[in-house]
Amino acid sequence: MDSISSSTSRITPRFRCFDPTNTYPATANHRRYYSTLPLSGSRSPKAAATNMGDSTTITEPKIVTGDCGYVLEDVPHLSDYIHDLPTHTNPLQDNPAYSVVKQYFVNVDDTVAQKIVVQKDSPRGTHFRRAGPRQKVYFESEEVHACIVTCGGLCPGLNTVIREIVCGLYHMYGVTRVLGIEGGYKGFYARNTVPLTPKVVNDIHKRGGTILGTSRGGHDTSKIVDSIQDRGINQVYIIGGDGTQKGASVIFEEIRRRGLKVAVAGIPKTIDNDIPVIDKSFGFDTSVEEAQRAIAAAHVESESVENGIGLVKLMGRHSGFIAMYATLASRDVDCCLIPESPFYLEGAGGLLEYIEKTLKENGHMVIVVAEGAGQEFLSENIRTIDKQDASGNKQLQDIGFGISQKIKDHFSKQPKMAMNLKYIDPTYMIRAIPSNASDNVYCTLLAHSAIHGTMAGYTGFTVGPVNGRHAYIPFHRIIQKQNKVVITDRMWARCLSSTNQPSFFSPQQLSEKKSGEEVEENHIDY
Ligand SMILES: Nc1ncnc2c1ncn2[C@@H]1O[C@H](COP(=O)(O)OP(=O)(O)OP(=O)(O)O)[C@@H](O)[C@H]1O
Ligand SMILES: O=P(O)(O)OC[C@H]1O[C@](O)(CO)[C@@H](O)[C@@H]1O
Ligand SMILES: [Mg+2]
Repeated sequence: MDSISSSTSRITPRFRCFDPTNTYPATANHRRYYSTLPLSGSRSPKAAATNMGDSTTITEPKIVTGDCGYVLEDVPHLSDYIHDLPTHTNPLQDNPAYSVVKQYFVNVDDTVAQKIVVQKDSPRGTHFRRAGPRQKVYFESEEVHACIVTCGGLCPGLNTVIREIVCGLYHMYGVTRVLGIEGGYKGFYARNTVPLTPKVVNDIHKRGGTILGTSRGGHDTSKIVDSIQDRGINQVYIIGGDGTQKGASVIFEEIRRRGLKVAVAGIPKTIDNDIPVIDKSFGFDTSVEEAQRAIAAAHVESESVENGIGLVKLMGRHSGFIAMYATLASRDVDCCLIPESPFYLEGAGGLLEYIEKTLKENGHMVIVVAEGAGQEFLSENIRTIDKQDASGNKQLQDIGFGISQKIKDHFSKQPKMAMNLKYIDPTYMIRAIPSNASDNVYCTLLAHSAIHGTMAGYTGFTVGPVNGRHAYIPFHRIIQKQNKVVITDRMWARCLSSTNQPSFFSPQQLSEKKSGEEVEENHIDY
């Protein structure tokens, strides 16, 4: 016990992080880095914007280090590039709903640890600035002119986030001017805008989709920032997936380059759960829940006939989270195929052999396949090879249909074993629905955290929960890689154990996989 408490006292924080809303000076005990690469070209706002390609400035990561291996990956602040910005008292302190909260404003030094499973002597590791309201704000209520845009594919909860941004700005900060940008990024320069008030958005969380519409492609940074500037918008809320956050990052860079007092906040959206750092994305739980209905139907169908196979295709381009969680939740699934775990069809240990064995033992089976799995088996279909959507995402072939054909072909060669396959493709049904109760609450927290961040002058961040605590994460961390199922983790092992399927790896491949798998430094195996 003694040794533990003495080592605990060694890691007691003695640092004080830089926070523009912090009145305490930084101690010599920590360092603050923040710089930008040299600007080229004109600083004159519009003129420079037309020359984006030559003069894009990339903001360098803002890293603060402290004792015992503590690292804060901080987010940009408007005061980093606009000096002498006035601050104001946060109106929340006079708000009857919030003033009763004992400690409503977050401590300016609060940060959220990315790694929460630690050993006695391990370094404290990466942290992110904790989300939440600050005592001082950098916008007066009547000064704020906010806009909201939704981009990429649909996801349950989009309308809830829109609603909560509008209502949160209005009720917490007295902001009355909020514009909806219609039809995704291109809507900034090619579509109409719609004024959003608490009355307009009151019931929208009960509907699937996005009342603003969405799109892929059409990200023209200069035109978008021109539109933001021309309309006098000073807070931009951007809801979308990995592509959208990349777009938000370049919008932030261009805004900073033009020296505009405009805060940019990203709200991560993806049913694929492929955004890194955050615990999970909103709408994911709702989609997994909806997927249960398809799996249950596949189970009923397969059970009712001789050698029945129910095959369900679920979304997940590069990440098999929906398929894995839907499988784990259902317990009716005999095989789950995801893009991260290669499989093979023919021969010993292959999928077809496993299907035969399962049918002989149980008389029926359910297979769940993520849309990005097994694409290599379908590559002979040249019609869709290298086709991309408007955002540049590779268009995938229908693995559900393709694998159905392979299974049917296989059993057609075995007249003694009649097989009955039903293919269910609920793809769009699992994302075009309203969010469930817990996703609704999650969306509210995301929206409020984003609002508190922009009001406090932070910019260039994506908001999201890290180990259950909402935090502001710099764009570069969100867009540098995709979140994928780690197949050497316990969760995938749980999935394999629940289905009883083969891992499709030889012992040698498995050991190579274990030693070679690139896992994020702070990755936690659940
Ligand atoms: N590298 C990038 N730079 C600027 N804009 C981008 C970039 N990648 C994508 N975008 C823009 O972001 C928007 C959404 O991208 P995309 O269609 O890939 O969806 P997403 O946000 O990844 O969501 P999801 O894949 O979950 O449906 C599009 O308008 C696209 O033009
Ligand atoms: O058909 P769309 O609208 O381009 O979207 C399909 C893609 O969108 C996603 O749902 C992500 O939003 C992927 O799982 C899927 O591949
Ligand atoms: Mg994407």
